[in-house]
This record gives sequence, structure tokens and C-alpha cells, in this order.
Amino acid sequence: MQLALQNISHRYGGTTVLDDISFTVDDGEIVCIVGPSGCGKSTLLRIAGGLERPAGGQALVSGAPPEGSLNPLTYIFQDFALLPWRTVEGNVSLVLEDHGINGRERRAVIADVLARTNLTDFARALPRQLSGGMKQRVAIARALAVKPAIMLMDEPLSALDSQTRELLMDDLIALWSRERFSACYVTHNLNEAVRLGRRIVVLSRRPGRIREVVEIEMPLAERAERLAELEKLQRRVWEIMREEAREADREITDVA
Ligand SMILES: Nc1ncnc2c1ncn2[C@@H]1O[C@H](COP(=O)(O)OP(=O)(O)OP(=O)(O)O)[C@@H](O)[C@H]1O
Repeated sequence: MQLALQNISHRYGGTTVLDDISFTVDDGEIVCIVGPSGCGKSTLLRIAGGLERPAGGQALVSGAPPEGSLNPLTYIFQDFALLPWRTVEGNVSLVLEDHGINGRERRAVIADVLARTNLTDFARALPRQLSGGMKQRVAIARALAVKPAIMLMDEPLSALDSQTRELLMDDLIALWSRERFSACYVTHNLNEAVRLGRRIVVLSRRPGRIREVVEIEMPLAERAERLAELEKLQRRVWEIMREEAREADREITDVA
């Protein structure tokens, strides 16, 4: 399935937050979106998922979803959004219950996604017993359970410390290598963007416009070993963003 954002513009009240944004997320591709604070990244993701209607342009999905997909566009948020009174398997189960998947089929899906996210031994644990990294693995397992065509990921690792973030990035790469998923991945963290993105869409400060799209040919599985090359790419992305970020920072300071 392909997600195409076509000439997306958006405003809140009199403030334009997005201006003429167009790009696609192709099948099996992770596209990262980076840009200064407040440039409209989360807004763009909500528009991509149909949660918000853009003032101009359109978000289109085309092609057939994966067989058995219950929810072609599925979000993963920074704050995990788990139900505290449900166990790990109970949290995953919920999305299947919502779709009327029961009995043996439900148990099979839960077992599969818990195995893929290395959570099998934690099936009966409650969220409060888990570290932040494990909670986010549960959120990823829950997203995978509905067989999404495209995952919409809003700063999924930003609540985690840097070591846990590294481990989760390894997990995401391993998951992607086994079964290529498509994702539109918003992040502040340029290291995450160059580790995970096939393309990085760099936005300007508000109103967010596309400054540049950086393509990264290097296979995902090789990236952990080729850090020096990635470092260069990361610097390049930062060079594109630096002035924008500085201006955005000044703008926020002015308001305060
Ligand atoms: N529902 C809303 N009503 C009014 N203004 C909003 C709303 N949602 C976002 N905004 C404003 O729109 C702008 C873009 O917000 P958005 O959260 O999309 O940016 P962002 O790039 O994701 O920010 P950050 O990097 O800080 O997470 C901000 O100025 C924000 O205050």
C-alpha cells in the first residue's frame, strides 16, 4: 500500500502550520520526518492518518492492504498508551477484541506478535511492572497485531533513555528485515532518522514546508556497522536544519 500526501496545507485559526507538503511512503519503506519544534510534524501525521482534515491538499492511500489487515493505518505514540489494568497480552488482545477476533485465532495472533517483539515471557505482566522500553515493545506488538499497511509513528522512542532507544532501534530493524513494514516516522532525533529512514523529509520551521528530502540507499541491516557514514549523513541533515531550528528556538523564546 502507498500513502501519498499531496499539497497538504493546514492552519489553526490565523496561523498557517503546514504549507504545500507532498511526498509518498511506498510499500516497505520507512520515511522519517524531521524539523524544528512546532513545525507541524505531528499535525502532518494526524492528517496522514485521517484524524484531521487538511485545509488544503489530500492524503491518499492506494493499493491493497496486507491480507487480513484490520487497520491499514495504525499509530504508535510516544507515551505507549497502554491500559494499566490489562496485562501485556490483554493490551494486545484489546485491539483484536475490538475487531471481533476471538478464540484460537486471537491467541495465535497474540502469540505471534509477542514472539516477534521478544515479549513472550512477559505476557502476563502488567504495564507498571515493565520498563519504558518494554512498554513501547508492547505498543509495537499491539500495532503489529492489526497487520497495518503503514505505521504512523510519532516520536516513538523519545520517552526512552539513549541505551534503551538503541535497543529498540535494533528491534525495529530486525522486525523490518523479517517482514518489511511501511512507516511514516516523526522524530526530533536525527540519529534515529538516519538509522531508520529510507528517506528523510526535512521540514522548515513553521509553517512547515519541505526543505529537502534526503535519500539513504544504505541497507538498514548494515547501518549499525557503518556509523561513520551515517554520522556524515546526520551532519548533512543537521546543516539543512540548523538555521531553521535556531529561528524556531528564537520564536519560542520571544513568545515566552
Ligand atoms: N489542535 C490544535 N489547535 C491549535 N493549534 C495547534 C493544534 N495542534 C497543534 N497546534 C499548533 O500547530 C503547530 C504545529 O504543531 P505540531 O504539534 O504539529 O508540531 P510538531 O512539529 O509536531 O512539534 P514538536 O516538534 O514540538 O512536537 C504548533 O504551533 C502548535 O502549537
